[in-house]
Amino acid sequence: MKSGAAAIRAAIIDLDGTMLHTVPDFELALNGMRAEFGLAPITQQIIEPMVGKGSEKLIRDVLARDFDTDRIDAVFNDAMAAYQRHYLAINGERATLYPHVIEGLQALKDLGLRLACVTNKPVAFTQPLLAKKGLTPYFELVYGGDSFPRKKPDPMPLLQVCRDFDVEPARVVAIGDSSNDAEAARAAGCFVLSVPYGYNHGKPVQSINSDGIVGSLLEAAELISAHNKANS
Ligand SMILES: O=C(O)COP(=O)(O)O
Ligand SMILES: [Mg+2]
Repeated sequence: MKSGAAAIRAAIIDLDGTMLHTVPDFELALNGMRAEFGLAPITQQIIEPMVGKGSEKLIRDVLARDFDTDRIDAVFNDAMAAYQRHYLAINGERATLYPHVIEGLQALKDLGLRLACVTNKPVAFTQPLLAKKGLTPYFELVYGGDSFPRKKPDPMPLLQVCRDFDVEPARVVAIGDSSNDAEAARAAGCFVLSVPYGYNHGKPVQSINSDGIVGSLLEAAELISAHNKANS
């Protein structure tokens, strides 16, 4: 991150691919939905690059493997309802925390940062999942893909967090696994750090327009601490 810039006061943290490896949950829910339409199961490998752009795009992409656009339009509402039913039934059962997530969140809090979780996951999936994984107490704010009219890569949810926290975007860092998070952060005027272990739509993490790649949220906290010392 640049020196000569403002100290960081808040962090906006992504969920899928950043804090939790959720593809195993997506596998159960999506294949539950597919079975209702007589479609064969698809693998985690196929699903992984599809995650991160919200439920509507995910359902369309998953159905597009077998159906043309007209058929997708015709079944979309039923498919979405089936997917939501399956997802809520298994939410968090197979998802796992990535290494050093809890330690990283604690370290960010210990630096005095305010924390928000901004995900493209529907908020009705997000709240119980954060609770089940012990993440709820770390976040003052949680916004999902359906919290606002526009989701990441639009800056709208990030700008709302800045307003809620009354912190300038230049003093906020977004931490995520994908170009989606980085584009939203750039458009909002926030810093952006990227983790390399998540789901960047099948592209290498190095292709993300980021201020730095960090191996974990704990490493992100160490980098932010150094940045704040250099810019205090
Ligand atoms: O698209 C989703 O469902 C979630 O994606 P995100 O948590 O990486 O924003
Ligand atoms: Mg993500």
